Amino acid sequence: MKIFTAQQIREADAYTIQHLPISSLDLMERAAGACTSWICKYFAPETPVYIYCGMGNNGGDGLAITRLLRNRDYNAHAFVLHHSEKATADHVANREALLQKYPHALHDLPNTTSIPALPADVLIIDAILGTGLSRPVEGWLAGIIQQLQTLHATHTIISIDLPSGMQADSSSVNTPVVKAHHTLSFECYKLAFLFPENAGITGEVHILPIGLHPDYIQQTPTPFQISEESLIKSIYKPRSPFAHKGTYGHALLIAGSEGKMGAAILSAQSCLRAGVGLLTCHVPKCGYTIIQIAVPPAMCIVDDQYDHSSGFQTDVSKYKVIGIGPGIGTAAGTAWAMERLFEQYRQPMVLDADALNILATTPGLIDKVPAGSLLTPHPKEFERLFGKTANNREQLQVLSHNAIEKRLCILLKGRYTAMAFPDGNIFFNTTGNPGMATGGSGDVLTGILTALLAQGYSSKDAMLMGVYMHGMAGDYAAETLSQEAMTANDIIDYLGKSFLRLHR
Ligand SMILES: NC(=O)C1=CN([C@@H]2O[C@H](COP(=O)(O)OP(=O)(O)OC[C@H]3O[C@@H](n4cnc5c(N)ncnc54)[C@H](O)[C@@H]3O)[C@@H](O)[C@H]2O)[C@@H](O)CC1
Ligand SMILES: [K+]
Repeated sequence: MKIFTAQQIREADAYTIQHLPISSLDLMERAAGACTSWICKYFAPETPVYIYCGMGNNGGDGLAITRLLRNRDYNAHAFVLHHSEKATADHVANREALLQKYPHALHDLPNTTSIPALPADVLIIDAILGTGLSRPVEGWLAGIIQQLQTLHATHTIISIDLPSGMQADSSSVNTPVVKAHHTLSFECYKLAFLFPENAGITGEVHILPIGLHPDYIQQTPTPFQISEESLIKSIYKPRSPFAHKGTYGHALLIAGSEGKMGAAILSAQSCLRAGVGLLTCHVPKCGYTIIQIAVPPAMCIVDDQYDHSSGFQTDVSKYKVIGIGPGIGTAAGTAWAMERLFEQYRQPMVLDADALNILATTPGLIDKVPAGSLLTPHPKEFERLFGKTANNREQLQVLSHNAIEKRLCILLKGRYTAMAFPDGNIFFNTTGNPGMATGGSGDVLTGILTALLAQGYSSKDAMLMGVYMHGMAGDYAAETLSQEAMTANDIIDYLGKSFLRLHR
């Protein structure tokens, strides 16, 4: 699913109006109808509904929703906030339609500094500002938004299209934005919904289709996309009946150190579960027996130190892919060994955890990472690698810039893990849940990505598919065991069920 900017959404509306064709008023009626149906599904007609409307088309939606709710016998009231001199044509048309049918449902709040006190059981609908926001909200309207923020604690708030005051494509940090429990957004995700800094602002996001013209959606390029199951199914390659273990690649996993052999085990087990043909683990000598017992299908070679500081003494050229990082530590010798590794091995590899920390602290080392490699930092590792950023929009720019410039596939872990590619595209993953915020979860991802590269998936496809499958396995684990009780081992256990889903 593509993510469009506010400007592109306006173009999509205009294209739909011209080519469907449909009048803009009818398109607004559709949008309001979709919101009304959603509200009626979850709230009983006895619920008093107060709808705060702005002067633009977002307010127009609010006025139309008021009328449509009244048609269904809801006790709905529209309160119009006069923040602009002039209302849009569709706002005016919906105002007149409401006045004509339900004159007592319309209330004007001109130049108000606060909204009147509300009964306790009121459902609040925020239809003040949508994609037409052109600057941060100030003055008395900012005061109203702050008042609505306070009401979040006592009342359910639903924002129409996006929480009022939120910029659709850029950061809204330190600006007044309504805090919603639900956001009913038209047709597609807005980029800002995917920023971690907005997590507490949108509440649950529900995308309501309003029939924007498919030609515009198909033809219009955008770097931002949501990675969906249909995309992953198109990437997935079923196994050939003539396959043998050599078909699916021999991977080398460089992982573990004294006290951190669990990371190596988790990566190795997930690599095997994700379909690698053959797996060799390179571990320090203290880990030899541990790996041989815990992961019988894997072969094992050892470093004669307790970390990896004597180097990776093996002919690395024979491996289809190398995954490096989980639990390796950051000893100076390990950094030295990594540098030698990049000289000897020029195929895409997977770098995670301590491998990323070594990249962050060794000047120039990141420029030696083979093109097409997969880097999987969490926000702290990302900051160590690429520096602090002022907000999530800037962070996304830094992410994409580095992916393009260094020809790497770099992700940034989060609720919607962002994945940036050398071609300039950025995808957001939607699978996964907070139960995956548990030790070892990242090691499991490293194993999956390594396995997918070994099987011949391109770097981009391996990242899209691996992150999606990792999240899906986590979702299955949480469904059965709860987010609290699930562990990284459970993510591995549910990989099988996740692959079966791709077969359908
Ligand atoms: N045909 C369409 O274009 C459709 C539009 N829809 C709705 O229309 C919305 C976009 O409508 P508009 O483009 O009219 O924009 P908005 O309704 O979001 O806001 C525009 C109004 O707000 C004012 N404004 C902007 N920034 C402000 C600020 N910081 N402080 C105070 N006032 C400010 C503008 O001067 C203008 O009066 C969407 O979010 C969606 O809700 C839907 O009805 C679907 C169809
Ligand atoms: K809104």
